[in-house]
Amino acid sequence: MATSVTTPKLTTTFYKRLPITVPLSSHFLSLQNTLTPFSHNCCSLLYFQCQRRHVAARAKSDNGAELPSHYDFDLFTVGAGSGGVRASRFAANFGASVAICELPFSTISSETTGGVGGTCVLRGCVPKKLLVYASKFSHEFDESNGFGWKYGTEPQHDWSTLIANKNAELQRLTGIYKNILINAGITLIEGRGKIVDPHTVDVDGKLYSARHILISVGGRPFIPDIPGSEYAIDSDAALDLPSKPEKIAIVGGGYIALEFAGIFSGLTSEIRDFVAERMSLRGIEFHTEESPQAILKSTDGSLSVKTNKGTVDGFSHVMFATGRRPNTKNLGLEKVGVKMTKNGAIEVDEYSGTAVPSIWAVGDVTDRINLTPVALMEGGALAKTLFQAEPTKPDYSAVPSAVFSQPPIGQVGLSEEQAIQEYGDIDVFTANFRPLKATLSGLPDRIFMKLVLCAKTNKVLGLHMCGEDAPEIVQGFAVAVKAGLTKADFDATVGVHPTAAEEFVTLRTPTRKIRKSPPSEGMTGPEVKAAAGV
Ligand SMILES: Cc1cc2nc3c(=O)[nH]c(=O)nc-3n(C[C@H](O)[C@H](O)[C@H](O)COP(=O)(O)OP(=O)(O)OC[C@H]3O[C@@H](n4cnc5c(N)ncnc54)[C@H](O)[C@@H]3O)c2cc1C
Ligand SMILES: NC(=O)c1ccc[n+]([C@@H]2O[C@H](COP(=O)([O-])OP(=O)(O)OC[C@H]3O[C@@H](n4cnc5c(N)ncnc54)[C@H](O)[C@@H]3O)[C@@H](O)[C@H]2O)c1
Repeated sequence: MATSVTTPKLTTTFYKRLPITVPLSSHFLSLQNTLTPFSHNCCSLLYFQCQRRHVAARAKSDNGAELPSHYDFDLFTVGAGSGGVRASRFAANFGASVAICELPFSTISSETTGGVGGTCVLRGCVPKKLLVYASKFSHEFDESNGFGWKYGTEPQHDWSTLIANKNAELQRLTGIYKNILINAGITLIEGRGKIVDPHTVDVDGKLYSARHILISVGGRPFIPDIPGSEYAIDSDAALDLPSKPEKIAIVGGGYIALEFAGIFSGLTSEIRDFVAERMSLRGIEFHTEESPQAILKSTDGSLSVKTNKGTVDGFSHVMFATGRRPNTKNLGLEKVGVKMTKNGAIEVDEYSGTAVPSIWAVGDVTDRINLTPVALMEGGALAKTLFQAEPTKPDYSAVPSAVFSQPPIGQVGLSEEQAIQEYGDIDVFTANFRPLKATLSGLPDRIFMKLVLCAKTNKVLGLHMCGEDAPEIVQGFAVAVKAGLTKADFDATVGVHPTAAEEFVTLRTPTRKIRKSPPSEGMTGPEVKAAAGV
């Protein structure tokens, strides 16, 4: 059902931005300076735009009159998650007429359910972080004893209050997202979109034509097809369980497994993780190289997990966090010629263009970096490319990220291994310390930090942290890493005291120097050993 139908008129200012109509305007010249591949030659920009139809949605006749568009919309977006909403809103702001379709709301996603806001808002970042907040209290209660706090009774947690409050917040947020779209003059259509031809989308039997179509349908959790997989839950269900799991098996060792292990551990569920990699986090037992082969249900309703190493009994829940798959099934993409990877992700060029010139794709459905801020960047860049005559590539350098495990992990830039690969000679500074809070809490908490530098230029290539507040701290330092600052810039920065973050500007001695080139004269002892890879 359409909740708003508005087609904003394109303004004169908008037309002035088009290089095709005003190629030598000062605006165009300034644009040229920001476009890497086209910086020196406006002809290549024009050629590029003609090839990929990157020119804005409506054309202008030779005498300057607006030519009527024979499409219903300049842009039709399928999927109102992070990427789709951002691209649509920016496109509408640039003067395009935009429609967006989205499945009806549900906390659990399916072929027929979704909701405006998408995964991040309804089944990802936001509800996950709310549950992380809920679960962190148990550690904070433990910490508080050393600071003099005493509790008459053991604090109790009420799962149903948490889930009800979380769901009320999701309703509020999906409403806000709808309003954002409607207030931007975008036509919001509830239903499942399917591509009919390069310029037509079918939403539950009704056809809409558009000059450009954007596919931003995201992805859904993937549970391997093993016997008993119908007893397993995924992250959608784990965020909306009717009761707290007593004992939960978590399969996987990626973002979601680590975050949910922290959530359920903090909320005092018993956790058992089945994971391929070796790892250890506070209070959580991780088992290595154990991949479930079957899930069995006993007569008492409890679940057993059969692995390559034996069978573990007595679970109330088994959660799979084994990755996600793009939502490209039954979307009509193959029929119109959109190319896909064997994983089902849409193949796109650097401007998010698919193999079909009028069809574009952003976000998780393209399986580039599957994070909300990246989907937002891709959506914003596409809107500029299509409707502001400003071909814009998303920039994937120094994308920061965090795992909201407990303790959390944050990183930006290159890992040590990537830096060696790319730069050869690197210096690594580390700090591993007991935070001030732990001195009174008496808990065994630690903080670990790492800076990876290019040995030749002193530039900070990577910054990593595991410990309290790592995501907040890394977000701040990400600006410095993105800007290409050096260790000298870090050293010249005064710290904020007493904080953990100040360690990043007071690291004095390298922990190791890794050299691919022969060791230089003057290098001694451990440095030479590190340089030789000993
Ligand atoms: C548990 C979890 C936690 C996460 N935590 C974080 C985090 O902390 N930080 C972070 O950066 N990222 C996080 N992510 C990843 C983040 O949620 C995604 O990268 C982001 O939502 C991708 O946005 P998108 O627009 O590509 O897709 P989505 O947000 O998935 O939006 C796609 C939308 O398309 C709709 N749709 C699908 N098919 C159709 C159709 N045929 N017709 C109409 N509509 C359709 C869907 O219903 C959905 O609303 C998390 C993900 C999960 C699962
Ligand atoms: N904080 C964040 O930014 C955040 C949080 C959650 C999710 N995400 C995004 O969502 C994506 C999906 O998350 P995810 O954790 O599901 O995927 P993931 O790709 O991060 O991790 C999947 C894990 O499952 C393991 N695995 C796969 N098959 C297995 C099997 N049969 N048995 C045992 N282990 C198996 C893999 O080895 C891997 O450790 C992430 O890659 C990320 O892009 C981001």
